[in-house]
Amino acid sequence: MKVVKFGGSSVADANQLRKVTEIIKADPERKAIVVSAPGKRHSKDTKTTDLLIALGESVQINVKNQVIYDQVIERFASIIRELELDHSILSTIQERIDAACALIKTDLKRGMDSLKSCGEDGTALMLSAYLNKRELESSYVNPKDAGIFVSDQPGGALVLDESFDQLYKLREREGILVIPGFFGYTLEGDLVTFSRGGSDITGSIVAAGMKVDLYENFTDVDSVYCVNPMIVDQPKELKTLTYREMRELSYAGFSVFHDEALIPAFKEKIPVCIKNTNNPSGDGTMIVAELPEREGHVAGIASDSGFLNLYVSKYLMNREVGFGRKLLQILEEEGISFEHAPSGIDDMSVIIRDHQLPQEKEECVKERIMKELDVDTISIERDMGMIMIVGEGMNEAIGIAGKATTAFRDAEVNIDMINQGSSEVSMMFGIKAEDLNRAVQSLYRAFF
Ligand SMILES: Nc1ncnc2c1ncn2[C@@H]1O[C@H](COP(=O)(O)OP(=O)(O)O)[C@@H](O)[C@H]1O
Ligand SMILES: N[C@@H](CC(=O)OP(=O)(O)O)C(=O)O
Repeated sequence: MKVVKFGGSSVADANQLRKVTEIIKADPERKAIVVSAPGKRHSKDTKTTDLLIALGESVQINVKNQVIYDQVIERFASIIRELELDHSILSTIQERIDAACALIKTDLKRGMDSLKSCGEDGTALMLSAYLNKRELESSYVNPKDAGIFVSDQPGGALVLDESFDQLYKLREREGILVIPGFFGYTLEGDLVTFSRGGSDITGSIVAAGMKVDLYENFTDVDSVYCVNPMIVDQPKELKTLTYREMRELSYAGFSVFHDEALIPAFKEKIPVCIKNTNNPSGDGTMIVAELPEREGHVAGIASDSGFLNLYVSKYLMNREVGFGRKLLQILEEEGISFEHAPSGIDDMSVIIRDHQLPQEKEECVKERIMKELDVDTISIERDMGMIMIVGEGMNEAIGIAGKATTAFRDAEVNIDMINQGSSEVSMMFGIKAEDLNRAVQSLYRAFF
């Protein structure tokens, strides 16, 4: 038995949904289908989820944007028209969108999450209807009915353990089950979404709960590549990766699979296969528990921008018990989460995602650190990028750091910070965001 997730690009229009149907038809083991909201049809297009968010933001300030509203409705209407589905599906989708817009006025967070969920919900309604039309017995299964229970963290829900036993029962249901991705319900019955890209998480939760043999994740690339294909042209394909490697790479910038989606599948040891909806006969990439035989020690190189470095120095910091804790506690009290915190004898850096510490909060945080920790210097450097070199085999390999620093030198990129992950599965480099692509290209040449 398999759980299959189709991403936004795979359900972007009627033609893509036809391909999805052929893929489902080709393998009777494909029992539960998790779908995203219609994604980009071409590079300049806008994802339905982004349209819904923009619509919600306009409702918030009491000027509902009719143009965006019409665009959202037309995304669904065009698919319904082309697939010759019953018009009542469009009415259902529209009613849900209207109800979510109304909820925004009384409860902003719940309303926004409800509105965001309309994209995946609409796709699931349309796909299950189309499968039935093509004589593949199927039903739409709402996440509440499936048993996807989550924490009450709007826009960032986490799955609750209660879900898994419920989900196991889905095995007994007749026909193909079409489940909208990206959201679940609190135990009190409120709809809450996962973080962006969260349909991958739904797929993994359903796969773990149903204890299936394989979780297939269909997207728009033939495989996971060792670097982002937008940065290096036709990079090397990865046939196999471990859960740990994929989690590190996803976290550090491989947007092809959500980093939180690895955990449920990993706990149940369910292999994940990333495949291409536009080329379903390709092998794709397998994500498994055991380290595969591979040439070289590095599996992949991920990169991401949007970081800042909060740097503090204080003479004899090494003698001051609790300095690090106090610094991180100030950040905690200000609601700021951090990514890494490398330290030296008399100084410490805290790497933070830009949006966690907006400009307007900067002075207040600096002042607190100055006053409460009596530091000698404090500075915040924005526009930083991070590069993560990942590979399970790296812990026993000699010379990886040397090879990497040579690649940075060859690209004439200055390294601001180096951090060898404690797991020894990864090595991280902090550089200026503007140098990211040049550095990744040079590292690719050095390692692959
Ligand atoms: N290392 C990588 N390997 C493959 N794709 C990657 C990688 N890094 C980033 N990507 C990007 O991820 C995209 C697929 O993810 P996403 O857009 O979320 O797909 P979906 O619409 O299926 O959810 C690819 O088109 C590719 O540009
Ligand atoms: N539609 C949601 C969830 C998702 O997983 O989408 P996609 O499969 O297109 O990455 C988003 O855009 O965040």
